[in-house]
This record gives sequence, structure tokens and C-alpha cells, in this order.
Amino acid sequence: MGIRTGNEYINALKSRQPEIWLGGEKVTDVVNHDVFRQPVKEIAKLYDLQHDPEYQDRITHICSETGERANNSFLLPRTAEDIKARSEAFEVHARATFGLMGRTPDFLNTVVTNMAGNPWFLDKYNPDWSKNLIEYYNYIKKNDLFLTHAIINPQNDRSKASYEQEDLFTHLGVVEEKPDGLIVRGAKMLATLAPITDEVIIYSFPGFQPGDERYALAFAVPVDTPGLKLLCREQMQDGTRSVFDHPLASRFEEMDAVLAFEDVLVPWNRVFMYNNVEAANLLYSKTGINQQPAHQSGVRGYVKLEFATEVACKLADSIGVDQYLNVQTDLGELVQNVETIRALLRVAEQEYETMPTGEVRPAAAPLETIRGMLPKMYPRAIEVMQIIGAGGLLMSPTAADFENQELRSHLDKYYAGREGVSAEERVHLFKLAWDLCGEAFGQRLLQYERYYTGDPIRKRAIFYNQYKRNKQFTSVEQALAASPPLKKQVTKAK
Ligand SMILES: Cc1cc2nc3c(=O)[nH]c(=O)nc-3n(C[C@H](O)[C@H](O)[C@H](O)COP(=O)(O)OP(=O)(O)OC[C@H]3O[C@@H](n4cnc5c(N)ncnc54)[C@H](O)[C@@H]3O)c2cc1C
Ligand SMILES: Nc1c(O)cccc1C(=O)O
Repeated sequence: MGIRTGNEYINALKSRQPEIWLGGEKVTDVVNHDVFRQPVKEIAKLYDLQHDPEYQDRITHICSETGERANNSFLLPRTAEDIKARSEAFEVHARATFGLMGRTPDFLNTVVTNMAGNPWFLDKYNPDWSKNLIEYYNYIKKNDLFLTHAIINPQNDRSKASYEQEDLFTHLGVVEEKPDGLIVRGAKMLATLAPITDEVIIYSFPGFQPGDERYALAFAVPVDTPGLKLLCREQMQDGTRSVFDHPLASRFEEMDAVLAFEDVLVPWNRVFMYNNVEAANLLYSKTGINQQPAHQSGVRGYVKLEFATEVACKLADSIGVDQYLNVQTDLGELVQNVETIRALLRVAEQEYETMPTGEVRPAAAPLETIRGMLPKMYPRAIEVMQIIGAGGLLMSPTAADFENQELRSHLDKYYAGREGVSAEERVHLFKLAWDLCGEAFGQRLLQYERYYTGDPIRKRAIFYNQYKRNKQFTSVEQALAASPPLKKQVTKAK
């Protein structure tokens, strides 16, 4: 099949009946459900871009092995040009959603591409696992499927290992082996966009301890596999609010779900790892899924930060406050943050690392730096937006108010911005900003930047420890060497 169209994606959703729970009810028609209708359309647009002559060659390539077209996120980079091709695809996808949808199909495509592109790692433990992964990669690429993933255990008691939780199967683990596969039970989170995807992939961030063997597993199943429940969080928009009043929230709600597996059968050919704490702890670093997906996240985060910065600038301009030094300083800081991320991305792409397998990866240090900085820079952009918009952010009338002829002339007068900015324009812009900096929708977007890549505190600590391990600190040694040891100096002074 190769690249799908938006319609093909939607038809695939229609052909399935996953068990989705939202607000105490089962969702039976996800495509036409108020909460999911528009997000489905936004994802469909991404699939359609692959067929748009303006974008096709920028975001897809002809696969040399199959002769079929595939998204560039399925390309395991082997040259600088491949990295560029991927970067371009990531950016096109991100710009289509202003970076507000983090788990668009390209994200997990990069994850599976890297797992399958490094079969040597799983081969060491069990050649069936790597064979299964390669087959799975070929399958999702051929059918251009959309995956969600859940790699974190539910919080429960974080001070205890999985096997120490009150119930052995609170966290997802293997119950038993059957002739046709594994029976798994328990929950995993935080599966973004799960209700509108085709497939679920399960693996984990490192952190397993001896005793956790049954939890040390990786597999993939269709989202409508019997026994799999998708437990959605409360929606942050109900799908009925006006696009004028909520220009972003009405379009880009990325639903998140806990995945609860109730004795689900995972066929053997979909098992990628099982019963191996060491392999589970090394999967993330050894197969490059700490690096290549971070490239996608970095590009998307850059687009989102730039968008938030532009909104803050337009907000300030619309009410004439960007003539003040304090406002200019805050906005300048945001623009410099955007430039910092852009520069880090370019360094990561140009100073790529070549693996013994021939794979090239954008450089780790700048990608890790983005990982560390975005969780601070994005909240800062939101704070600046709140400071600049001030009380005006709370005072916007609605589309219905503007449509009322009795009110209209009053609104046009009292809500106008600086000269040249009409009331409707200003209010529309302020509503867009409020979606980002006030609405629950915007708070989730902020929480996403803080945590999408794991715990930023522990990630930065790991980064420092790696830095220390690889660094000789030679310049400090050189500087110290210029002055003789203290004993000699004292002697000399005598
Ligand atoms: C909006 C959103 C979307 C997401 N989408 C996905 C997705 O699609 N798929 C997916 O798998 N994951 C997703 N993530 C989950 C993300 O991977 C986790 O949120 C992240 O790894 C942090 O884990 P946690 O939320 O369980 O926090 P916890 O690990 O429970 O941390 C809670 C707090 O305790 C501290 N803490 C916990 N343990 C320790 C420790 N050992 N040492 C020191 N401090 C500690 C942390 O610093 C933090 O402040 C998403 C997260 C968000 C917010
Ligand atoms: N956050 C990630 C994820 O959910 C899967 C794979 C990689 C990452 C990451 O940020 O490195």
C-alpha cells in the first residue's frame, strides 16, 4: 500500500471497535464523536499531505527495498541527506499542527524504525524478538499505520518496584505463556491519541530491578484487541465550542489514555521482549530510541515554542504595549529562546554521530540540551503571554456576542486594539492566546512539554553524569599545572 490518504486512515478507524471509555461511557463511533471528530480530521490532514504535490517529495521517499513510497520518518538515516529529509518531514508535520500535537504518526514511526534498524541488540537475547520487530516495522510501514505507545507504569506507589505493588498485576505484566502467545494483565500509561490510532506498542523507560522480570516486556497489538481498555482522561474540549472562541482547543485536543490490559493475548509474533530485565533496561539507549525520536520531538518543540513566541509578540503589538522596555525585554528573551533551540537543532543535525552499523544519529548532546531546556522555555513563553495579555485575556466576549447586532457597535468600540486593529481581530487573537495560556487545553500543552520526554530532573542528572564520565577536564588540569604544587611554592618563597 505505501502512503495512506486521510480517507484511508479514517476508514481504518471506522473498521475497528476499540474499547474506549470517556466520561463513564463507551465511545462506539470515534470518528463521529464530538470530542474526537476534529482531532481525527487534523491527523487525516497529515496523511493527505503525503499526497500533496507541494509536500510529497519533502516528506516521503521511495523505499529502495519495496519500491513503495513511505514517510521519511520510516527512513533509518545513513547519510546527512537522510537526516535532512527527516528533519524536513518532522517540520512539515509539526507546522501543520503548530507543534501542538506531540504524538503525530511520525513520532512512533521513528521509534519502531530504530528498534528494527538495530536488530543486533535483540538478537543477542532472542533472535525471534528482532525478527518479530523487523516484520512489524515492515508491516506498519507498508500499511502506513498510526501507533500510540505507553511506556510508564501508573503512578500508584513510586517508591516501590512493580513486583512490590499491592497487586502483582497493577503494572502491566505477563500472567502466563500459552501455545499461541503471552497473556498480559495490568496497566500502562500515558497513551496519547490512543483512541484514534491503529496500533498500541508497549515498552518501557529503563528502571527495572531484579524481581521485575514479568514486567520487562515489549510488544505491539491492534488497538481493538479483545481485553484492552482505553481509559481516557476527562476531555479538555467537548467538540461543540466555536472555532472563533477556541481557535486551537477546538482543533488540537490530543486525548491521553491509560491502557488497561485484562488478560490480553499477545501473539508470539508480536512479542519483542519478555522476561529480561537487562534487555528492558538497555533497549532505550542501545537501539537509539533515546536519540532519533528526540530529533522529532526537538523539531516539533521548536515549532511550538516559535508559535507561542509569535502569539506573545502579536498580543503585545495588538494593544500597543510592545513599546515598553519591560515588554520588549520579555519578548526578546522568548525570541532568543527560539533561536537557541533552532541553533541546537542545526548543530545536532550537522554534527551527527555515525554508528558502527552505518546509521547516523543527530548528535546526542545538543538533543539532550533541547530536552533539558524546552521544559523551562515553553512554560516561560506561556508566563510571558499571561503577563502581557494581563486582564484582557479574561475579558473576551464570544462569537455569539459579536453576532448580536444590538451589541456589535459597543464591542467594536470597547474591544478595539491599537490603531488598525479591529475589535474582532484583537478578541480573536486574545482567544487564541487564552487557549494556550489559560484553558485546560493549554495547561495540558504545558504539562506535555514538562514531561513528554520523561522526568526532566532525572534526565538532566543522567546527562551530567554522562558528561562527567566522558570528560577529561583537561583545561582545568592545564590551568592548575601552570602553578607548582603548594609545597614547592612555599619552599621557593623561603
Ligand atoms: C501530556 C503528556 C503526554 C504524554 N504522552 C505520553 C505518551 O504518549 N506515551 C507515554 O508512554 N508517555 C507519555 N507521557 C508520560 C511521560 O513519559 C511521563 O509523564 C514522564 O515519564 C514522567 O512520569 P510520571 O508522569 O509518571 O511522573 P513520576 O515519575 O511519577 O514523577 C512524579 C514526580 O516525582 C519525582 N520522582 C519520581 N520518581 C523519582 C525518583 N526515582 N527520583 C527522583 N524523583 C522522582 C519526579 O521528579 C516528579 O516530580 C506523557 C506525559 C504527559 C504529561
Ligand atoms: N519520550 C519518549 C518516548 O515516549 C518514547 C521514546 C523516546 C522518548 C524520548 O523523549 O526520548
